[in-house]
Amino acid sequence: MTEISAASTHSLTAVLKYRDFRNLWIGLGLSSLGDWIGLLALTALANQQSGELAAVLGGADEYALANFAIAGVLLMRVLPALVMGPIAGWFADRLDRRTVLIWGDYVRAALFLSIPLVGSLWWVFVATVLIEMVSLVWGPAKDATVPNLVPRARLEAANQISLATTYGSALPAALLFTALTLSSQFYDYAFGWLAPDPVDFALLFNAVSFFVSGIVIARLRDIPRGPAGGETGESPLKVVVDGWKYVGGTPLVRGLVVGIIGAFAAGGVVIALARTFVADLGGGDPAYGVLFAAVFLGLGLGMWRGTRLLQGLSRRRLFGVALTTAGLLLFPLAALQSLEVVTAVTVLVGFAAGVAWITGNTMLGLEVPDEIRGRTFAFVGSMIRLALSVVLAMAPLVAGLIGAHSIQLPNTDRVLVYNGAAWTLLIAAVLMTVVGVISYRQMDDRSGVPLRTDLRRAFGGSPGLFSATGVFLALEGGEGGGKSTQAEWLCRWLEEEGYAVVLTRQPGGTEVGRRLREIVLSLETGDLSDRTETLLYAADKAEHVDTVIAPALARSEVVITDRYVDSTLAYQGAGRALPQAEIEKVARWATRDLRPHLTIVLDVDPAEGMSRFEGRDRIESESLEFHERVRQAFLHMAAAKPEHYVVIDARRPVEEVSEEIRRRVEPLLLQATRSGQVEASDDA
Ligand SMILES: Nc1ncnc2c1ncn2[C@@H]1O[C@H](COP(=O)(O)OP(=O)(O)O)[C@@H](O)[C@H]1O
Ligand SMILES: Cc1cn([C@H]2C[C@H](O)[C@@H](COP(=O)(O)OP(=O)(O)O)O2)c(=O)[nH]c1=O
Repeated sequence: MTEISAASTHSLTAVLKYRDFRNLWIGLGLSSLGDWIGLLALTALANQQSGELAAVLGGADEYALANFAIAGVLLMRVLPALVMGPIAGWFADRLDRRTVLIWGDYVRAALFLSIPLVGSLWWVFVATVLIEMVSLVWGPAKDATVPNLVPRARLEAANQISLATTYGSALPAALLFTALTLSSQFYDYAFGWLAPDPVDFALLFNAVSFFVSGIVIARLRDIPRGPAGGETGESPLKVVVDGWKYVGGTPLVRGLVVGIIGAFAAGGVVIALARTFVADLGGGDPAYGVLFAAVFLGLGLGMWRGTRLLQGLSRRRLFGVALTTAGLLLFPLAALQSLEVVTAVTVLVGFAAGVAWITGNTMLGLEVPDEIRGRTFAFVGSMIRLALSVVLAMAPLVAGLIGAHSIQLPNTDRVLVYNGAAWTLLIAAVLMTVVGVISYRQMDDRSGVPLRTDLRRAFGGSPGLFSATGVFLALEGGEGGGKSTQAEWLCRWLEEEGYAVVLTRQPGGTEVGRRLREIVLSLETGDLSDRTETLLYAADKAEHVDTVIAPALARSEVVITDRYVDSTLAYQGAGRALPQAEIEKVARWATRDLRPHLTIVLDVDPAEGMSRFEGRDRIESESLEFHERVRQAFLHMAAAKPEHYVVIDARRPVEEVSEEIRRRVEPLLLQATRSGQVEASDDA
């Protein structure tokens, strides 16, 4: 689940070829979109109409009322799933599935439409519960219908795409909400007579999306008649209690579950507080939509790319680091008083939470035995829902109880406003960071290795090993740049200077290497799989380093190799377009990450280089574009680490090139012994 591979992307698009499933999916997309916009609009509306609560909560100030009203809506939203599962199940068992799917959408459309018409906070609460109840019946009916619309083999892809659509629609929904609230402000400004309330506008849009979804689904032919029945009855509370019995036994799984829930809680806290928080920072409904979008953008990016970014880190460490990062990021979120900065930090919080979720989920999948995996995931799902419910409803409640506070800065007239939302975020920051650190400690599988080392490797790649004795030089570049020529000139010069020199090359610097060279370069070999080619070159390198290069460096000699690891990065990586990171791993492993002190890149235009000799081996027969990619790769690598590279224009006369090489090599020779010289120390 870490990443959607090419194969499963294919199966995802393939499943959409089934017309009926596609229509159901469009319906699902529309109603999910409506659902998310509904969440935003209803909380925004609660914020607007919170004054009505004053009748029951006389003493509370405006700020507290706004938070309580939002907490109320969120509570009404999550409560039905927790306590009314059986009632929803009862309906699902009796109502015709087709009727549920179609009328479920129409009824929700009508309920959303009724909210602005009634115009009371109390009706917002009631309608929210009703809408949620309908959704509780609608969802399982949809799930039960999918198997009738796609073949069995496509079921998993269909379920995946449904899940992705349900959550993935949060981001477009938030952006739409922002656009709707902004544009209605614009209407207001441009044509005062029309002046719809921005939130009403969003609710209207939302009602329409449910209505259209109903129409789309009504056009489906293959929805079977009869009730969906089945899995609706089980209450999440029961799943949670039962689940803990077997999950609680394993410390790793326990840590994972707590952590995954923590990740969701971090995102949930931001969402629950967003409306009053943006108001504290001077923003309105559009800013609310943007902040909401920021959470989901971050989550999505984190799930999609996060684990790639930190490939070198152990999963367990990555999980702990991501959680702690999410927690730490909540501190600046609480403290900083700029809407723009807060939005940017929110994306990062979402990102960290997304990484934690995806790594946690992957580990659960790997570490939980087959027999109980299904139940474990159901348990985790229910736990997440439960925790989210608690966080969503509690966070604004706490914020309301803390109330509004401002700090007058001494000797200035600046006032810092830190209201309940900011303080609640601060509390969440402390809790999350603690959860993160504990989970990191508990699950660390590399104790003894400082995190710093791991992080450096993950971010910048390993710095590599440089021999403390001898001098290791590599000549690199495209074909016909003069590598062999220059290697010989350099070798002769060094020997004249009295150094012991080993002149060697890749591929083919050893007996095994010569045979491998024959395979990879002979035209008789014909097509080789790119991976095979890479491994053959890697095998040549491993043998070469172990039997030729490392021993010579240990004897403090100068080693000149005609091509080395950079060639595989350039030819197999950029030329063949295999993933660079993977090639690098293979080549670094093969060479024990031993790196040249200096790499001399003889840079030449591929066409010119090729014109210098006749006859083409397997690699040389590749296209000019291939060789151009190779050339750029060498230049790129050299630019990234100038201290270990020199790039020389290979069009210059042989003597000039050779002269420049000598100038660069000379200062490095201190590490090499000259004949007649006594080694500085033999332990070196
Ligand atoms: N600086 C140079 N200018 C012109 N021709 C060169 C130069 N260096 C080498 N050559 C010629 O180019 C051809 C390829 O050189 P070689 O050293 O085998 O390159 P490589 O090992 O990079 O493929 C040889 O015929 C060589 O004499
Ligand atoms: C070392 C190495 C070479 N190669 C390619 C580059 C060259 O085309 C070929 C060997 O090149 P080279 O030694 O330059 O052969 P020549 O004697 O013809 O100049 O192998 C790779 O693709 N990957 C590698 O890791």
